[in-house]
Amino acid sequence: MLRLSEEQIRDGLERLTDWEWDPDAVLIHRTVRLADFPTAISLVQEVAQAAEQADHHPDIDIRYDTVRLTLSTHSEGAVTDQDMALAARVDELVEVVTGQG
Ligand SMILES: C[C@H](O)[C@H](O)[C@H]1CNC2=NC(N)=NC(=O)C2=N1
Repeated sequence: MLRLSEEQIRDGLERLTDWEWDPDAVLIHRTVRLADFPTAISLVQEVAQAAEQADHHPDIDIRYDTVRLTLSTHSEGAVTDQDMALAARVDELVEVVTGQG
């Protein structure tokens, strides 16, 4: 697992969709608005499966049709390549669930 430098995080975010970095909280986050609550839950189910496969788990906040995903590597107290990899997978899943892309 690689702890990322500020520059590596900035570079990584450019390759992602709508992810933001909170350096003080040591995390990256993305908020996605879906069509409705069932679609939001579908996204969460897909992300949960991907997280289990990766053994890396986002914090997830569901509010009706809006899902906020937060990634940080707790064991490192840092943003790592694992956070970036799961964020990229989340972006793919958002496209699948929303039918965009
Ligand atoms: C043992 C297991 O690999 C660890 O507890 C994993 C599980 N999922 C995790 N997820 C996240 N986001 N950060 C971690 O440090 C982490 N640790």
